[in-house]
Amino acid sequence: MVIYRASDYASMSRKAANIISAQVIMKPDCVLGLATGSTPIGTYKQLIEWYNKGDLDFSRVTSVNLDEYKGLSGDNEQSYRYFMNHNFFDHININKSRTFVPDGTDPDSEHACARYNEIIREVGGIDLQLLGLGHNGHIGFNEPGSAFEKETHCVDLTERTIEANKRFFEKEEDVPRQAYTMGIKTIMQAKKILLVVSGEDKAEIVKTAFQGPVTPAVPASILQLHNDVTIVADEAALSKME
Ligand SMILES: N[C@@H]1[C@@H](O)[C@H](O)[C@@H](COP(=O)(O)O)O[C@@H]1O
Repeated sequence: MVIYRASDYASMSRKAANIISAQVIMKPDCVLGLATGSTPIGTYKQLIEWYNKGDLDFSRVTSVNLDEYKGLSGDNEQSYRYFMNHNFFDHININKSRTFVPDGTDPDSEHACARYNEIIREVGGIDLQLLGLGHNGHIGFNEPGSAFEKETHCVDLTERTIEANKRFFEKEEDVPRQAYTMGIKTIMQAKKILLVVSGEDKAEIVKTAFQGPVTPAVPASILQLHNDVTIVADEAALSKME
């Protein structure tokens, strides 16, 4: 596990964007596993800037996103499909039909998740998976207690996650209670993992996840066992690491 200490959010974003750019340059037809949340927004902005300068070409890239709220369609502004279009895909030359997000509109959880697993297999697996980190150690929407061996599945969101994500919704009742997420097994099968984390409010979980024991109680702790993980964090997020 490589931990890169960035001075602040902007520098964290640039470093993460550099790693993603390197992947796209080295393998133009790569499969990027992408993430939502506020942390990667700066990374996407930086990539868009370099794309606009002519330094990057996404035309042969495929993407698979980590998760989606169950019940939200892509035109719902709170959906993760909308987030990805708005924050990234609409601004680069990626072929939208090669960008995948679990289908939140499919009410049949088993079907939606099986289909998503099939898609990940069909595209040949993930070359580089970008991750954020939830305050309780969740990655994607794999909440504490998630079995490590799961592929894409439907989860009940914890109160803490609902609370953290309600800022994006008009009222708390609007936050969906369930989501489809890639499982830990799917994430661990990615060839490379890049986790971005910023802010003092994440310092405690960064320490627990990456210096504590590997346990399903802290889903991100499993990343200690992956052989190619880079954590790009700002000083504030690393402030409790020993
Ligand atoms: N499903 C997403 C996660 O993938 C993300 O990592 C987490 C942290 O988000 P933020 O970066 O906004 O703190 O939020 C959501 O729950």
